[in-house]
Amino acid sequence: MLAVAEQTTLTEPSLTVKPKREMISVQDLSLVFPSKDGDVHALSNINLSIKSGDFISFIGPSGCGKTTLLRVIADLERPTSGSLKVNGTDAEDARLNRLYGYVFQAPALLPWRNIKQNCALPMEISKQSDAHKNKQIDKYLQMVGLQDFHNKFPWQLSGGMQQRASIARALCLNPDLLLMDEPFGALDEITRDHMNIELLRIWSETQKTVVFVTHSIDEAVLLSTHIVVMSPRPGRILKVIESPLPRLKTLALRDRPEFHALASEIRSALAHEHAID
Ligand SMILES: Nc1ncnc2c1ncn2[C@@H]1O[C@H](COP(=O)(O)OP(=O)(O)OP(=O)(O)O)[C@@H](O)[C@H]1O
Repeated sequence: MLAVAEQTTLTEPSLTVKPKREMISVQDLSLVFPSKDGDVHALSNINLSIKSGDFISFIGPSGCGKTTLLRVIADLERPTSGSLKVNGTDAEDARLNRLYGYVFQAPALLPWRNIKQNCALPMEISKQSDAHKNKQIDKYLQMVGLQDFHNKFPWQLSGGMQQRASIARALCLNPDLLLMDEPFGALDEITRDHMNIELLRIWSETQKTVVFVTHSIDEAVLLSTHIVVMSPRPGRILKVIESPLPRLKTLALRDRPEFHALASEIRSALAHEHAID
């Protein structure tokens, strides 16, 4: 019986995955922040290709440029040199066309708006009809399991529920791309486990592309199809590891040797860099 249970954990469920296209293409990209103490080389010679439908994690020590790279993709920072395409257009067009949703480390919900009104905000800015707004909010609050909390205010919800609301808000414009900057970093371990599984479910239901920043090797292994290992001084990509694990994973997978082997590969890539630092 055990063998069967183990086998099901590692067998890919019958998902219909859309044909892939290049969602993000980064070429020879560098970013230098000028500062009074000297230039900060936040990103150096980054080359990266992310395909649609993939789940990519950026992992690396503090200061290696994970957030900066995510912000460059979102057109919240401009590179000093190099090029970047998001869904075939430049990052500014992608931002103006609301191609992505951005989830911050803190939920960043407006305290004077209830959950439904918070989710409505991006659609109000893009002047969508009330009927469309209501449809989207109902759909995505249901998806994140907050349908019964739409009239609550952020302070009436737990940290995990607030973060789920911020994910629903990001999904409401139905972007092809979800950019997530350590969204579960502030949550306790049990809530984080739950949120990881919920995110995998939402990702597989919506077939969006997710780019996810994390400090946690286990979180990167549990979620990702590809793990981008980064190093600081200057921030660069050390290795891109394609996960051999199934796309839809379970928490039980963390006890499997395949999970440990992948975690160990990431750890070695990070440790190798420190050894030569
Ligand atoms: N606006 C800015 N001005 C100057 N330096 C900056 C700015 N933003 C980031 N940096 C610097 O760029 C480098 C990369 O920062 P970044 O926040 O991208 O790293 P990170 O890997 O996301 O770190 P953490 O894991 O701690 O969040 C750091 O040395 C940081 O101090």
